[in-house]
Amino acid sequence: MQEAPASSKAPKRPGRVLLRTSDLTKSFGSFQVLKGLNLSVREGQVYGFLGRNGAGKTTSIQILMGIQKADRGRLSWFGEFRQRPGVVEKQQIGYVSQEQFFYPWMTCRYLGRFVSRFYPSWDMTYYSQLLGTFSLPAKRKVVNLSQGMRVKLALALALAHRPKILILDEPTAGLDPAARREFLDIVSYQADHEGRTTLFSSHIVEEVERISDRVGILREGRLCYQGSLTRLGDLVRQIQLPEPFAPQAPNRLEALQREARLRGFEVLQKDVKHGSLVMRAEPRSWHSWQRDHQTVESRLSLEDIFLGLTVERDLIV
Ligand SMILES: Nc1ncnc2c1ncn2[C@@H]1O[C@H](COP(=O)(O)OP(=O)(O)OP(=O)(O)O)[C@@H](O)[C@H]1O
Repeated sequence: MQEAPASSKAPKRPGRVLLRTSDLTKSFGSFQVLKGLNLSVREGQVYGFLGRNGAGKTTSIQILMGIQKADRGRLSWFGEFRQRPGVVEKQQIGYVSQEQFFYPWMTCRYLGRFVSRFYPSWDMTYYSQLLGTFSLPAKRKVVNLSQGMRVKLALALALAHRPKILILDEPTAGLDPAARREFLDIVSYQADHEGRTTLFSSHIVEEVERISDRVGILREGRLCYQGSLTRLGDLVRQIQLPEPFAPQAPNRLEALQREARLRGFEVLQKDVKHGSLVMRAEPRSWHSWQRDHQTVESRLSLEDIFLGLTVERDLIV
């Protein structure tokens, strides 16, 4: 196992809440995707919205953007409760969807002029600068751009009106590792140097770890964790029976699992072969556990924590 996932980012002072959802629910037919989503993003934060494929990230973001309607629940943008963001709110949001639909015959520069009509705060000089920074040829037509260039173009279009918040829906899907890294560096630069609040969704743990201050992990229609990466590393740990395993090790593991549950630990994974349990509890519960047991305890990588938190619950007996 890799060492603990301390975020590489220095902690920031939290600002006011720009975006909040309360108990959002959404079903498609009999399938309930969101079962009470409570999410909050504060000014200046880079919020990584993590979930496995099909967890409901795009559905959530589309509700935030007013593209889909929630069945129940409340949504607040910039401190005001709304059913969906209105024109004024949308003018303060930069949104990059999972797929980009641009008029293929427009050049990058022309597209900027076209989109500028929707945003009173559009800054054409800044847009031209962004095209330069992202190495996008202003005179090239969209049809002749690579996938990576299109995503960067979408980001330039989302940034040129200097939005209060950027919403990115799996923006790096379909990018190669170099393009992905370049894109994340741009988002990170925007956050650090322009104070740009950002919510971005992903199922790639490594990229969330790279740039986020705060994460929300979506499981079974709800956030099973929301907070800093450092705190997450404190909550979820692995315990291991001391080696060599005695023949009664499986029984001992069973007993530990039962006791952990009684003490309020959430058992996330059990590995009988290696004599280990992955569990979640508050730090004070971990302290008392350490006091009372001889088990070897280790921190996990964010990827292992993510897998532990999002695994199907009924796989653990
Ligand atoms: N319009 C729709 N009609 C029916 N089911 C839908 C619709 N949109 C989404 N779903 C279902 O809702 C679930 C969540 O989809 P969503 O696209 O929000 O997940 P996601 O977390 O963004 O997934 P991915 O990481 O694969 O993009 C999926 O099971 C999907 O099939």
